[in-house]
Amino acid sequence: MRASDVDPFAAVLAPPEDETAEERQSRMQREREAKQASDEIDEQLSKERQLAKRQPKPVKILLLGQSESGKSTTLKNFQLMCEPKAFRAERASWRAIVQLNVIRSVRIILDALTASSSAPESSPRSSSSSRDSLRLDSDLLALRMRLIPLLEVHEALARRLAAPSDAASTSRSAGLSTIFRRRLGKEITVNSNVAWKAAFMRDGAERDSFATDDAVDWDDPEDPGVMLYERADDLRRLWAHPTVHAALERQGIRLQESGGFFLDEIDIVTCQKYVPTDDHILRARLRTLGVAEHRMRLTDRNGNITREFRIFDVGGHSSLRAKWAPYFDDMNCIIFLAPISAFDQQLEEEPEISRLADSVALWTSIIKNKVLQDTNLILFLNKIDILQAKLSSGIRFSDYVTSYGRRPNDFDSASRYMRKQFAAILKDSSPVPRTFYCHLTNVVDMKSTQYVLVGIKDMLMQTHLKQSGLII
Ligand SMILES: Nc1nc2c(ncn2[C@@H]2O[C@H](COP(=O)(O)OP(=O)(O)OP(=O)(O)O)[C@@H](O)[C@H]2O)c(=O)[nH]1
Ligand SMILES: [Mg+2]
Repeated sequence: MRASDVDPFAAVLAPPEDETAEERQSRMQREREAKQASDEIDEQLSKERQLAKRQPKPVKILLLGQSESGKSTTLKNFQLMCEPKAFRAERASWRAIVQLNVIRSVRIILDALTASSSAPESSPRSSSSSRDSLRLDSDLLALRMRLIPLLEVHEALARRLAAPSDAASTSRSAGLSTIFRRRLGKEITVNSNVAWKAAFMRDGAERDSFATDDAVDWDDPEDPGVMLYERADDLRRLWAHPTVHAALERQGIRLQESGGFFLDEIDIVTCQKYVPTDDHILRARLRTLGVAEHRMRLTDRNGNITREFRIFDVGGHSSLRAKWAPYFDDMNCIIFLAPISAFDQQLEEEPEISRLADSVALWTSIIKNKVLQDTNLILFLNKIDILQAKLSSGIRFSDYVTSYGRRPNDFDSASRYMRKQFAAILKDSSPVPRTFYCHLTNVVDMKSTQYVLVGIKDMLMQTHLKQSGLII
């Protein structure tokens, strides 16, 4: 029995039995050429592998902190700093989020009106004169009727966020993870920062186009811009109505301090050809689900050395924190955000826990974590603008932080106190001695934030170069 009779490949691949000398020569030539091409590919791959090994490792930054602490906003500042053109090309998508934010504020107001007009006040902090149900005058009732359809638009926009058209998602974001929409505390959430953006960009629009008008599909029948434009006057009147403010106060809602508040700029955000400014994009609120990795190239102060930076933005909601730990390995730096203006608030997801206490507990657990002991830790005591406004409005810090005692109820004193407390925790709880890097920040203020981020970038590049042995 011949070998080719039992080997199925040999039978197929064997040269024909009646092959002439000429045919044999030509076949062997083809085989030599094919082998040479294959060897060249192998060599190229090997060279690329060697090169990748010699490339400096990327600098990795992890953004941590509770929900609404400002992590995604800090990431937006990084993007503005190093890829402003690409950032601005996404304005069309952020326009949709601002619109969602406006409608969300309307929903909160309508809910507060309903609650206050039907049920007696239950908040212990309300004044006794406001215990009766609020009476909604005919003007307010009419406004409510006219604004209710906006809530349906909210649902439509949310659906679109959840499932961008197949065409958009395949052409612009192939390979990206699926989007999820979850209602965490009634907020719209996505877990990918690119696929949802594609859902609001006009088909065929250049992603790196600077002209935002190009990217917005002004003829889109589902665009809520027309409805918002037509109801601009109603929105203005709603926000100016004293009963609305009374209702919000009764419910303990300070809308102006929450993320995505645009009612003070209703004329701008409802204008016919509205596109958000950088400032509006920074203030737009979209809750993060899961962990998103963003890559960018940053150059040192002298413009000589460029490094790849990878920034990881996580969701801060309590139910999402279990997803953080796998990212702790091999991180160069953690920027921890503590929103210090939240001293008088409770966690939305766990109303019995104070937001400040939660930030302190999180900070302590990050410091104690041995896996992170060699990671640079940078603390942002964030939302100082809101802290300042709160203290000036008479809200007493010592009512919520009793250890503050009789110190003055002003911004300098309260922020200094918190800085000292966070520093003391680092000193007491860190497994190894560490430097305390801390900034008082307002990350919706682009200018001051860029200043802080440039300092962090330079520091990380220096440390990175030292670790790579490139400088002494
Ligand atoms: N006024 C003011 N608003 C801020 C500041 N930092 C963040 N915000 C706003 O607060 C809201 C929440 O900020 P995000 O950056 O989305 O918070 P996050 O930490 O990413 O929240 P999650 O994604 O839920 O974990 C956004 O609307 C921001 O624009 C600040 O320093 N001052
Ligand atoms: Mg976020």
